[in-house]
Formats: sequence, C-alpha cells, structure tokens
Amino acid sequence: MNTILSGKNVVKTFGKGNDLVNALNGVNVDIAKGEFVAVMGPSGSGKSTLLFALSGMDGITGGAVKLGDIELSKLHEKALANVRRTQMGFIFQQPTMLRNLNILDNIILPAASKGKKDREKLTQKAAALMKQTGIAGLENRDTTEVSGGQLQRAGICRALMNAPEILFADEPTGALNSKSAEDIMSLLVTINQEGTAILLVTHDPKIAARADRVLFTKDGSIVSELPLGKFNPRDIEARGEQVLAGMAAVGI
Ligand SMILES: Nc1ncnc2c1ncn2[C@@H]1O[C@H](COP(=O)(O)OP(=O)(O)OP(=O)(O)O)[C@@H](O)[C@H]1O
Repeated sequence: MNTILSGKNVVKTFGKGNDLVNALNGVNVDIAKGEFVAVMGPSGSGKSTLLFALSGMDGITGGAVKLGDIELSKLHEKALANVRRTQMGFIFQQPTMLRNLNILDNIILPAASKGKKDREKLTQKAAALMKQTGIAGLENRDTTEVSGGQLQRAGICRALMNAPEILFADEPTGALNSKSAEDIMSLLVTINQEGTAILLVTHDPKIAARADRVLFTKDGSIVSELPLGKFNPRDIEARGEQVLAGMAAVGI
C-alpha cells in the first residue's frame, strides 16, 4: 500500500483518576494515497477522537501518527499548523464561517494566511472550486444568506483551496436534508476520484457505502473493516447492504 497516513498503536485518554476515559486503545490504521475510508461505530466509540488524532488536531497520549514521512506528534505547534493548513483539509457538520466575511472571503481565508498574498490568483482558484461545487455566483453573499447545503459546499471549497492530500470529514452531511446530503456525497466522491484521500466519520450506512473501505469502531478500537472497492453508483444498494451487514456483525 502506498500509505499517506498511518496511525501506530494510537492511544488517547481524556481526564485522569476516576474520570479517565480511554477514547482510543492502541489503534492501528493505514490510509493509502487517494483512498476513501469511512469510519462507523456507536456513539462514544471514538470516531471523532480518531479523526482528530489522525489529523493532528488533537494531541495523542501514546503511539505515533505519520502523514507521509512526517510524524505529527513530533512537530511543534507552528509546524503542525502549517502541515494541517497545506496538506490537509477539514469539513465538519457545521461549517465554521466568519460572519463578518462574505462567502468568497471565507473560502480564501486559510489559503491567504499561508502567505500567498496574490488575491487575484486565490479568487480565481476559489471561483473554479465554487463552479465545481455548484455555488458559483454566491461569492458576495453573507454566510447567513445561503442554504445549509450551499454553506457546506463553501466549506468544501475552503478545505480544497490548498489542494490537500487528505480531507478529514466529521459527519459532513449530518445537518443536511437527504437531497443535499446526496449531492455533497457525490461531490466528495468526485473529489476523491480526482486524487484526494478522504477520511469520513458517519452514522449513515448509505453515506459509508460510497467509501472504498469502512472501519468499524467500538470502545476505542477498530474491531473490523469492510473493503468495498471503488464506488460505482450502480452498486449503491448492494454496497449499502454490505455496510448494514458489517454493522450488524459488530453489533451497531
Ligand atoms: N474532550 C473530552 N473530554 C473527555 N472525554 C471526551 C472528550 N472527547 C471525547 N471524550 C470521550 O471519549 C469517548 C469517545 O468520544 P468520541 O467523540 O470520539 O466518540 P464518537 O464515536 O465520535 O461519538 P459520536 O458518534 O456520539 O459523535 C467518549 O467516551 C467521549 O465521552
């Protein structure tokens, strides 16, 4: 496997003493370049903690996380922030946008803070992404003047501004209606087909069915995984059935 991201024996604990929570109990995971991996599991099983640990958004208690040859836990905060900004993209259930900026400025903001002062270039890049994601024309809208689906598309544009190698997505369709969720998932599949690896946390088997591989977490461990292969829309129902069977097998 041509690995882009790897976690070796990753441990994450929260709190101490009687309040100690073992959120990750020595997780091993490898994600290949350009792979689309979904993470499923019961509430509290460690899905978000895994995503935060593997993306360096949160420190780990033990083990190692590597993006390519870079061991994230060995980096100082500034270098880590730089890796996150230049090589990773993030999308969340609720896109965190700055309310005093319009959609365009929100999209180009992280790329601009990388030191690229060329606003015209950034605007062109943002325009291309906005076209690809179906929100061209909304550049000057306020973040309160667009729908939830449009805001999530803007969040995706922002995450793709620096052409990340991997996109981390925590329940990106959780706040959307089913039509918008479908559209966002089709978009993520396209982005993946263009070469960006994706690690996506979801509760929804239909969403996970679009991934190349599904990891199932329970009590802070990956207890099984389901290889599905590359997505083909014709197979969506059969893949959904496989995911459901995988969930049932681990008691989700
Ligand atoms: N900041 C924190 N402080 C203390 N405990 C935490 C913290 N964050 C997560 N936990 C605990 O770690 C465990 C794993 O949480 P995590 O959020 O990763 O689960 P999850 O599978 O993503 O859940 P959900 O599906 O409900 O979002 C849970 O027991 C949770 O209560």
